[in-house]
Amino acid sequence: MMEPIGNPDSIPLESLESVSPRAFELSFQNVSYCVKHKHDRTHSAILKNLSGSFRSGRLVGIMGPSGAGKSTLLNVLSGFKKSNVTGQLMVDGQRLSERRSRKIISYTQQEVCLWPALTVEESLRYAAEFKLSPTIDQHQKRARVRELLHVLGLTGCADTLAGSVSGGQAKRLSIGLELLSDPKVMLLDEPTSGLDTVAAYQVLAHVKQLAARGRVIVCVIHQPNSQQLLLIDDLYVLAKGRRIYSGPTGEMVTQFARFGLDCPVSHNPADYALEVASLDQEDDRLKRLMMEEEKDIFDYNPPRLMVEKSVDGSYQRYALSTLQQLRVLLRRTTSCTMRETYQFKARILINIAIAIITSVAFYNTGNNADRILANTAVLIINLYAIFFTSIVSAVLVYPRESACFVLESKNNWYSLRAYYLAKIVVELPTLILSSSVFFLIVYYFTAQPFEWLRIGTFALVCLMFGWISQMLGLLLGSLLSVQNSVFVSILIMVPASLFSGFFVPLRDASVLVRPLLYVSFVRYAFEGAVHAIYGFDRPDLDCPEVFCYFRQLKRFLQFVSMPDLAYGYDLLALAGWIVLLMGAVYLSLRRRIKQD
Ligand SMILES: Nc1ncnc2c1ncn2[C@@H]1O[C@H](COP(=O)(O)OP(=O)(O)OP(=O)(O)O)[C@@H](O)[C@H]1O
Repeated sequence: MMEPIGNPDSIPLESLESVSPRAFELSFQNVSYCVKHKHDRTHSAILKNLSGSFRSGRLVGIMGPSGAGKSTLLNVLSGFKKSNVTGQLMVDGQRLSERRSRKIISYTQQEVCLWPALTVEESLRYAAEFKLSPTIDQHQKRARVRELLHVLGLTGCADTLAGSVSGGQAKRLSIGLELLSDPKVMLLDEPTSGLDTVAAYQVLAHVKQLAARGRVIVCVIHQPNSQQLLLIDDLYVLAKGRRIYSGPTGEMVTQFARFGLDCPVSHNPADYALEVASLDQEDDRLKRLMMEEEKDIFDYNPPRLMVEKSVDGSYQRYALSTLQQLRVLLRRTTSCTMRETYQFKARILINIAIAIITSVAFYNTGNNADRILANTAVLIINLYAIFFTSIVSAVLVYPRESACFVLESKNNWYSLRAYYLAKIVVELPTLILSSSVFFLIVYYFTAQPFEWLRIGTFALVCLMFGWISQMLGLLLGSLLSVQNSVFVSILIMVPASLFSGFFVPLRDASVLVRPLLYVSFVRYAFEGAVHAIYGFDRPDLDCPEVFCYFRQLKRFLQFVSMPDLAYGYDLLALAGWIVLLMGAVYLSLRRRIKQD
């Protein structure tokens, strides 16, 4: 059941205010956006030469039938969509730079992106930490969070996990997260969807108050009822990517009537606007209406009211320094990891289960010269277990997490650098713990030599290999959907395993396969593991039979084409892969922030 929403009239808005009440105007001119269809290489125009201006202090509603281009327009104005976009975005007639537009414009998308392991209140608190100046003390930050909880009607579910709240509550929470930073321009994509009419009215009323205090607030709104419509100062109506009305709400019906589109007295003007926007594009009245709107667009001359600086004030993008961002990110990620223990526990349990099965199958093979090939298989199984548990947990979780990161980063919560550092710091202990559990069990029960040098060198190879797998998982998770990442990880691992040097040793490899062996990170990990166990002048193995060819380990190392002194090179190659993949993850996240 929807809980009662706080009365916006009673909200002490002053404390949420910091913007200058000086008026400004956000305008856009000749904005077009087209998409390229990959299958037939044709283009479709989604937004067609749109212009308009939104004044501070007014609540603007963007309306239009489904598919008219409302969300696309917000994506373009927010800078979330950049490619194939033409046109200009201006504040007070001055072009906005990308950096400045990010600073002053916040965008709340239709899909909410929340951290499911944090409670509603914690989500707002972390947002306050990221977005409010560090000079504001904790007491004030908490007071703001409480105000917002009240404003958005979330007090009753303040302690509920964000992953468990209703759709409407999640929507309100995501608006609250952006409201905290007090942006000068707020673009809200369907802020009332998922709310009942009373709650929708109250949210709009609140948003209107925020606008009245000197902001531009633009909401995509589907079908406002007549009461909600009274709250909207200006309407911008779209039909198939073209503007059919832009101006005060109260004048829309008169404008339509001038073109023979008379709104019946009993009709809600918003419903009628949708009817008009849904008319056949060949309808003569609609054509004339559009021509009239577009005539205005071409005559449009943005007024030069004030310089841009009066709106922007400061160009600092983030409220916190990188170090401060890192600290908050670490706290948040640690809280989430400690609560979302299912994935971690599953990873540890799977490692233990595979370790026990492997130990039973290869019990005591470690010092037996007759079973040296079986023992070598233990080493490769060890690597596969680390690979699959690391990569699968990354690809399952990361697409969702990276989507939240992209949204928060685009809305200036923190920098990629801080996020990336925090991610690495948090991932490492998980990796060390889960990999160690596996290799210690297997190492002990398969009777590998109990020498610190060998344990250390073997552990180092396992960890470096685990880190490569983890980075590969993050890379796939940041580029692809969960489904595709799983398929692609299998596609990578099968050939990488084939060319590990175990199934096809270097000496038997054909000219075609040889280059693959040189680049396969599995081969370097396998080779490093073999050296850790059998290298470093290990004495001869036990031989339970009359004769064991591989009793002398030099013979075995020659047989598997592994020169004795190669451990250092193996580490170097693994380190190279780590650097490469870490760079690739960083670039892929950067690309995602920059792309649409
Ligand atoms: N990347 C894209 N590739 C192909 N078509 C696209 C792309 N982005 C948007 N479109 C198309 O552009 C049109 C406008 O989409 P948009 O999401 O802006 O509509 P909308 O008015 O917000 O609709 P709704 O109210 O249903 O959310 C739709 O027909 C959509 O299919």
